[in-house]
Amino acid sequence: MAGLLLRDIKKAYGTVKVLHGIDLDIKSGEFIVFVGPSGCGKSTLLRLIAGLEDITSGTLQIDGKVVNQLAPSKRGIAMVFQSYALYPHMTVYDNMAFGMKLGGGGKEEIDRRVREAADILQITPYLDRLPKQLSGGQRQRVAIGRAIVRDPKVFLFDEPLSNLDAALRVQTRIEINKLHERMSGVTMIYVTHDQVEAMTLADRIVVLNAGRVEQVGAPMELYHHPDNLFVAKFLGSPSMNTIPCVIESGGANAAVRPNGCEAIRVQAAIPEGAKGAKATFGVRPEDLEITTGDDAIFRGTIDIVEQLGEVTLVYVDIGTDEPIVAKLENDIPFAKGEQIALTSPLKHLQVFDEKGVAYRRT
Ligand SMILES: Nc1ncnc2c1ncn2[C@@H]1O[C@H](COP(=O)(O)OP(=O)(O)OP(=O)(O)O)[C@@H](O)[C@H]1O
Repeated sequence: MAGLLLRDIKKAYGTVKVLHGIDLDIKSGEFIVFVGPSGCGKSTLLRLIAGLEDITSGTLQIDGKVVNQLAPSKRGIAMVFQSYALYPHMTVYDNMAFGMKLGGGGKEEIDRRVREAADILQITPYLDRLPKQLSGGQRQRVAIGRAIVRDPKVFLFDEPLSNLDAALRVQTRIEINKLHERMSGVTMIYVTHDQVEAMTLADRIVVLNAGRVEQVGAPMELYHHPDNLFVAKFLGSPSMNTIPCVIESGGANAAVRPNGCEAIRVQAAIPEGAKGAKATFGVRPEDLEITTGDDAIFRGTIDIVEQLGEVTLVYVDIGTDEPIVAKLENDIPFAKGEQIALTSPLKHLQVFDEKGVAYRRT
């Protein structure tokens, strides 16, 4: 069992600054997921925790001890990579036993642990095979098994599912979820750029952007209450519709006027003094619905209709640069070129100030 404490962690490669001061408190047994766009520093942060890279400045504590200078093998950490990193000439059994053998574990103890991990991951039938005789999904399970055998306090995963096909990704994701339940008390830190993995696995998500933390929180909290425009746009697919707007009024009767639209009442804590200020109005595609009444917030022409099976995406040209996307039920009585009006319950409407900071909803 181990918690982690990161204080003002910075990382530079020569003159290139990659992490600009990361503060995080990770509780023992938590499942933390780092997400963010390509190049934001997710893998670098994971590698600093593992000890595979030196920390330029700041403090990293594991289990209450500063480990900045501690060798990776002494940190009680096991890491699972996207590339599996199995030894090709060793059997599955030997791949899993290797780390413990190096550490001088007894033969019986090693055998017990390898078989236990193989059982958890359902790879017992493959113990005598070589990695090349396994599918990608089975290889990744061996890589996870090898980490389990080491009995780590902290598990690090660097995009472990990205080499797998869609179906296997879902299956292995569910297995990792179960693994976390079974290994209660083991802290897991997981890097991905897949939102579904982040939303489904994480106790808390850390959203990174250009070497900084944008927000940390439970998946649904980040989804429904993003602190800023970056987090709002990053989580959700299709992305939140965002339109430049002007603040019509603040206080109890807060309202905004998105470009090209009529004024819309919002439940946001906009101060009275913000009247006239530029802002951004946001609403998620799934929070929009068709209306025939006078409560429309958007009116426009249907540009594209995409039927995805369980839902239909409708792209509506309302005269702004980007069309508005609505995620609607199937069998909508509209086709390309037709006029449509969309509304949304007040509670789903979001407003962000000029700097992209969210106004808290009232
Ligand atoms: N050894 C290195 N030397 C110089 N720059 C590096 C090195 N390793 C990483 N970087 C830079 O640091 C930044 C962060 O890289 P990192 O791999 O942590 O990003 P990431 O968020 O994991 O991206 P991705 O999702 O594409 O894997 C990138 O701009 C990258 O080019």
